[in-house]
Amino acid sequence: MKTSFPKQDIKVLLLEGVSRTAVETFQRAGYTQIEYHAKSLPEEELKARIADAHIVGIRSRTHLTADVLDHAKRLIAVGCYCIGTNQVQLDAAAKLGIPVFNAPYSNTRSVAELVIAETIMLLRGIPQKNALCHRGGWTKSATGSFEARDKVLGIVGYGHIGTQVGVLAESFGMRVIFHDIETKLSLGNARAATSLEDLLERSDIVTLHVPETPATKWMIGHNEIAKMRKGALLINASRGTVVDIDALADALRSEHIGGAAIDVFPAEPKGNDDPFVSPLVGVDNVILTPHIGGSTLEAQDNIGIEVASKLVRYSDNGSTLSAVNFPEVTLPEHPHSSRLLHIHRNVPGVLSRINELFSAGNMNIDAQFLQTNPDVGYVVIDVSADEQQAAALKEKLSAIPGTLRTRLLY
Ligand SMILES: NC(=O)C1=CN([C@@H]2O[C@H](COP(=O)(O)OP(=O)(O)OC[C@H]3O[C@@H](n4cnc5c(N)ncnc54)[C@H](O)[C@@H]3O)[C@@H](O)[C@H]2O)C=CC1
Ligand SMILES: O=C(O)CCC(=O)C(=O)O
Repeated sequence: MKTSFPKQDIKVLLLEGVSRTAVETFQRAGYTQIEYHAKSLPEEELKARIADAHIVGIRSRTHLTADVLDHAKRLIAVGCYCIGTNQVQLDAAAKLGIPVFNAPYSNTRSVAELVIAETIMLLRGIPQKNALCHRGGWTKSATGSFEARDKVLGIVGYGHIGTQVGVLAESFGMRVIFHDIETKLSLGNARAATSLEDLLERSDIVTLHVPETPATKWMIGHNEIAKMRKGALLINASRGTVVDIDALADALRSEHIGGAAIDVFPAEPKGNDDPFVSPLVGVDNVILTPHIGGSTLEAQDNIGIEVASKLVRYSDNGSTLSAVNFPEVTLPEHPHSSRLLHIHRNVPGVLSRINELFSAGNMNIDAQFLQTNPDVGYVVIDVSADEQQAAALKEKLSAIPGTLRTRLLY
């Protein structure tokens, strides 16, 4: 479709080695200016590169703070090529009229499979046996080795990943309990624990699948670990801030915790060449992985397509379906109209000013779509107007008090 701002002039900045399927998706849609970086960028370089980007794609390492976003004067949308969006200051983006998209499902199976593998490895004491073999030792013994069958797996956060972990665990005979702040439908024979404390007290293995929120920050600390059974195992592939890592290190040293698998850390290296520092380094009964729970080729390829498609759709058509910080609008095409987007602070009077503008100009509105959230209003107006009229309307829309951003799509 012909757009009023040529697609060839839209600059797409892709960071952190997102899958090449993202690049292909943009190219197929007619976007040619794609700057691709295999790593995240240091903050000053990020600010410089983002200054003239219209679309930016990141993974979990790039922090788009209010300060960074302030440098992104042309930015129309952000794509997180992952599930977590805590690395973006979502409210700041919304206040600038920038929707943020993510991929809420594509890597969930990969995380669930890793957690299941780690469950078995930890139950068999493989990390410490493996470490000893590498040092020329030999511990052929059943002591401290257990089958997964009949063990209690406690899942904290019974969402997309937690439920899949539960279903897979039950398939080889584990008993599954879960804790969530929402009421959740139990899959299979899984049962809700009465509280987090109840789950910690009853589980042989605890696995964490919550998002990073103020409520999950340091959710598992000294007190919670003390409630876990002696020798219980802990898996964290959610966010590094969910577990107090020093408390975990203490519990591993005292052997209150029998082993752990940790994929996410309170501070993670910016890139593969940076050093990894953690109190868990060198602790044999801990599986340490570099935040790769969702890093399989299948997941990354699917994420590349999913997020790039959402960004293309927003850029070409204005649809914000599944944006995480923005009113969601799904839009049909009206190729014979001109399409104007108006993003504004959600304050009284803006919509009536918009409508006055169209009625004063005697313009025929073919369709109008409005969606709001407490902070932001998003109106899409399809109008029978020629190019000049549409450009003039855009100028007038921009002058309405409370306007955050306007775009003329076509
Ligand atoms: N290690 C990795 O590579 C990856 C890590 N993740 C992390 O895993 C997290 C979970 O992913 P999904 O299952 O897809 O998310 P989800 O949103 O489907 O599920 C999260 C669940 O946690 C629950 N929850 C939220 N706050 C809670 C609290 N305070 N206590 C108990 N439950 C709470 C929610 O109600 C929801 O059911 C993501 O937010 C992300 O941070 C996701 C993908 C890859
Ligand atoms: O693959 C990544 O960069 C991050 C994966 C992750 O943690 C997520 O999807 O939330």
